[in-house]
Amino acid sequence: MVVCIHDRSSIYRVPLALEEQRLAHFFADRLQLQLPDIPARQLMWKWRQLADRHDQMTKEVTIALVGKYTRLQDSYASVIKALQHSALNIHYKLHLTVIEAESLEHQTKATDPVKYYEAWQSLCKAEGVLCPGGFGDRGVEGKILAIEWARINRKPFLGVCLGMQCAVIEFARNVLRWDGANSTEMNAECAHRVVIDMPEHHGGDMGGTMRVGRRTTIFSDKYPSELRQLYGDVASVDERHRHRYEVNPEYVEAFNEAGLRFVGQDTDGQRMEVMELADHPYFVGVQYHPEYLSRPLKPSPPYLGLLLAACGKLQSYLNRGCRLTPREPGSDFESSDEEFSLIKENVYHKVAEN
Ligand SMILES: NC(=O)CC[C@H](N)C(=O)O
Repeated sequence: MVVCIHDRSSIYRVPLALEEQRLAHFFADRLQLQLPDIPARQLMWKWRQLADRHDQMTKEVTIALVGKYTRLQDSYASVIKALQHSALNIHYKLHLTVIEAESLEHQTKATDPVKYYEAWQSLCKAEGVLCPGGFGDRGVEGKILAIEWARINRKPFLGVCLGMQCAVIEFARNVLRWDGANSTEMNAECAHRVVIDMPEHHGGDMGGTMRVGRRTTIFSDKYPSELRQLYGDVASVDERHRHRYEVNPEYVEAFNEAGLRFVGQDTDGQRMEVMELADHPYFVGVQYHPEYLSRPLKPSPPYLGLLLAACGKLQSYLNRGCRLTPREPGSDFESSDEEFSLIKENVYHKVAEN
């Protein structure tokens, strides 16, 4: 059998092209798979809608990704895909600006002012800011500056893993005025150890020093949470992890009282998994990596929240019980009613797959 796939308008057209050539049927026959419905018609229908939507997007939303492995864009492949899935589901084309965190730091102003001002200009132009995961101290101060800017200027922000840890450090230094607050990953001797090693980090000589894999986060009833609403107002979510450090539980109450609220914990209530800043359009940090479970038809809720907030649509989406607006004259979302329920159904409420 010869399968021909000519260039398509997007990658989302490839499964449709394969299906036109009945590839699934071919394999089902050859391998004698007793599959009842190939391919699942509902799924193909949803997929076609997605591909059509991709070709019809006219509006753009700009998100700044403030990272440190920016020369190797593949390092952030899953983060970028998760942003694209969310943008696609709300009918916006993603315009991604990748900013090298170190370029935002004060010393770059002296050594390479062009780079410094260009980086700041890119950040200021963005409608939302994403700080992804990472390891080691290079670029951390630049990330903290970007987060401070997003907090003060009320720009939607999502911090993932190290990104959340940096948001905690920023808040400790600039709001709580704890000079020298840091993570022990960056400075083990710092004055306020707001992010500390977890016991797993010292697992002996056998390796396996990270807390990894799918784990449950329980939402607390103590504070309202936009992220919880985005997940469908569930009591808990399962997401994947990959870290060695955690928010120091000793300081949690001080953060909560000052408005940086830890709204999700692990099953023992000890590890901080989700933080949200009260009185901000969207300022969310997650210790886990929600991008790993984002899918084109099931955008990850923390990413979807960032994109909706960046487009100024988050509040109306939440007020509608996590639905996009129905078609009305002047509506920003050009969707049919069928599509709204589809999007709602698709958004990841509770993770059902690995
Ligand atoms: N994946 C990450 O972002 C890890 C964050 C941090 N370096 C830690 O180990 O906890």
